[in-house]
Amino acid sequence: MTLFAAIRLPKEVLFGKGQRFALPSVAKRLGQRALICTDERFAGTSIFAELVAALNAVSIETLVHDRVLPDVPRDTVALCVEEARSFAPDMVIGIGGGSCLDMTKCAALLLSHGGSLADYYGEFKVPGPTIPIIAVPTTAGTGSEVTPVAVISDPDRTLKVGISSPYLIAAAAICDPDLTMSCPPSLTAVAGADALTHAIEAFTAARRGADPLLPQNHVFIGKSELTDYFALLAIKLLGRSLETACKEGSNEDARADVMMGALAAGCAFGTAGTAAAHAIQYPAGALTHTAHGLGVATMMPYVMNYNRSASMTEMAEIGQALGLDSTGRTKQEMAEAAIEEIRRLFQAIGITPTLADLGLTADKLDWTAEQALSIDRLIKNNPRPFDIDAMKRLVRAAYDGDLAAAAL
Ligand SMILES: NC(=O)c1ccc[n+]([C@@H]2O[C@H](COP(=O)([O-])OP(=O)(O)OC[C@H]3O[C@@H](n4cnc5c(N)ncnc54)[C@H](O)[C@@H]3O)[C@@H](O)[C@H]2O)c1
Ligand SMILES: [Fe+2]
Repeated sequence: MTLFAAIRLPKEVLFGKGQRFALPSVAKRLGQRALICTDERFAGTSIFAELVAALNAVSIETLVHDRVLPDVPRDTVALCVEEARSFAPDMVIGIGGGSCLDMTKCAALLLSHGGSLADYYGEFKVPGPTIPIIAVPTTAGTGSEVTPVAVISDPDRTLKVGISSPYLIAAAAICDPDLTMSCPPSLTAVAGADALTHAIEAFTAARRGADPLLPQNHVFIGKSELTDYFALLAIKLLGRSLETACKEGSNEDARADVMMGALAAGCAFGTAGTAAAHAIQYPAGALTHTAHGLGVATMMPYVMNYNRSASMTEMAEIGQALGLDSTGRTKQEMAEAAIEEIRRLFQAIGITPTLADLGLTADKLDWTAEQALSIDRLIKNNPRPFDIDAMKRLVRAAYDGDLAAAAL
């Protein structure tokens, strides 16, 4: 069998305690005028003031946009770009959670190619390179620092929208776990569970190699040995340390594991993609106004049980990566144990166990299923196919909290 693989990553990924101090030297190689996108919370910290001063000290001029909002409302991007145009930045630095990093990608896109964001919704619509992006995450979750994706909310659309293009991959990612020490337990849990969901969905993804699902423009997307490596690394690190990071926020080793786990998960799903848990979160999140990470994590055990028959080998490997003992266990038993462990872990860190607890109402279950099924790129990447009845059964099972029914 011919081996096909691809992975797209930033040119430079720096990871470790204190690595934020490398920002000036990284930026110096990329340009001289930096637009910095962050939010009010981080802009008010002494860490931020120090970083801006350090950039200025190496003669990088800066313009700070400090009004990034969660989930990046569309019009806030236009405002940021309007303000920045006369400054003529030659790079954009994002410092903050996934929302700040996604704002940074969108600003770089519009500053480089003009138009409005809607011109680029979907996959592979960005026509060429943007001014360089430097991504400095302060949450450990989205993986946006290494992915080709930006997610925004558009008031004209019910569901959030994504822009995905290899041109949106940051030139450099700087991951300093110290920046996550201030995350409260709930944010640590929700972001970390999003990361674990990225890793699991990337590892069990349906698209692989020379697959008929490959888009016609020959950009390889899909799971491969390369993305599997990062996915399993992420599952191992998050499995062993996410609970500790949530319960002991000052534990530096756990914070580092979780941030490395989120980074590795981003390296995996940036090329392998995600699947049904993400597809169902889009409508469920739009209806319940709940955080992305919370919705995907609520769905994950049910989606795993639905997929178990199609991905038995992968689920058993996930069990091993989670550190479960495989002695005397069949592959099926290991796969079941992996699902149970994800359910236990998510419950232990306070993830809502059912769609009902997330706030979804029974009259919206069919609509949720229909919308989820319409997100083609995610549904086609799910290892077990769906028709509308199967999707409705899965959504119903997750609403009722009936894990066994999800497998039917
Ligand atoms: N681009 C991608 O590949 C990708 C992947 C998954 C999710 N997303 C998107 O990312 C967004 C979610 O990002 P997120 O989970 O990082 O949260 P976020 O960026 O939306 O931030 C949530 C809140 O956490 C606060 N916060 C951030 N860092 C903090 C810290 N160190 N200490 C205390 N508070 C802090 C922020 O100020 C904000 O109030 C969503 O819009 C989601 O759709 C993008
Ligand atoms: Fe996600």
